[in-house]
Amino acid sequence: MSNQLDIKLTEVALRDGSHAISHQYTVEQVTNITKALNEARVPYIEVTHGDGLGGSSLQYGRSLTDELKLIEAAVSVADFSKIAVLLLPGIGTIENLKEAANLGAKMARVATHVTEADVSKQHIETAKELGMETVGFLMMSHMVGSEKLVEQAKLMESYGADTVYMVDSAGALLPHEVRERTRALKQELSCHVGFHGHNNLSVAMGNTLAAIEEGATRIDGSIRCLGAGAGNTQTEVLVAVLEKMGIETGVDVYKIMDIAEDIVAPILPKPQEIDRDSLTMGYAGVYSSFLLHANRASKKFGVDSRDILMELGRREIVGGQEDMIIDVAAELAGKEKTAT
Ligand SMILES: CC[C@H](O)CC(=O)C(=O)O
Ligand SMILES: [Mn+2]
Repeated sequence: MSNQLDIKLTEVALRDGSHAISHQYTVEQVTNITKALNEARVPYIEVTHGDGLGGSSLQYGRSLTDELKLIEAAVSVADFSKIAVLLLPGIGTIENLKEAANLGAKMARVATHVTEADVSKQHIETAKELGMETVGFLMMSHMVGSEKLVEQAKLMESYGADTVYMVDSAGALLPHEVRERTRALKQELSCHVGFHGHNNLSVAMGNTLAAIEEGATRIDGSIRCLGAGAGNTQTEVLVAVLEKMGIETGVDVYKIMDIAEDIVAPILPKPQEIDRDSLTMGYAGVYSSFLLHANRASKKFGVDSRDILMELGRREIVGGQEDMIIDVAAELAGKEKTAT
């Protein structure tokens, strides 16, 4: 494969990883990690509450630190890397987006459920007007086939998105499915195609390589797998693998390994691994960010978290319906009580 692929990586640990640490990032952590990623020449670093701008709430989990302070801190130490923010219309507002742009965020990633791209129009258009690079982020992409995915991606492209991502939020896609969907997106879109994976079924790396082989050039990773569920495609591993394949990312391999080992690993509450709950998420097709919510509900109601996750998957519960996790756990607990 040619090394002239123009692959650009986005590091998402300071946003997607926020789910894994219950949104407890401090200014010091964000400053240290961003500074180091900037030195390693990572092109984009996403910094926001796990559920995007405005996500700090009872429903999604309160941030320890105001995300605007985290964005400001990241911008202040990044003279190479561009700071990206995530926005889910309905959670974050146009006002939130303007605040982030004023602080120096250069990329807006507008995320919708895979069948609801139409709600991203106003936000993508505003981000363009603010002079930001724009990404349309189609979450839970495993829930539709290529045809629907292409239809929704085209909408985002028509609103002005510079890139449209296939987002495997549940880590449920398999390499042949990623390959087929990416091929369809590349055939039908003129903008860049991106891929964001989760490692719940241990295939995030395989999925990412399949996407790249089919022409995806905007790729997400989380350093030390610091992302929701079992984490994302592991950034430092991806950089090394791509270098072995002769594909340039511009990221310094030794530096990114050192950040993972010396700066990120020490802040993890526990090592990121595929345990039975994250595996169940990939197996059942459940949003990775539901992991800690489901763990808490399992403890509170005394129900196996796998039963909760399997039921959420059966009901096709999507982002924004976090309250259903409690509902389902309470219902299952009630059934168990009746049965005994
Ligand atoms: C809740 C937003 C979500 O974490 C975005 C994302 O990274 C995904 O869907 O994988
Ligand atoms: Mn994610």
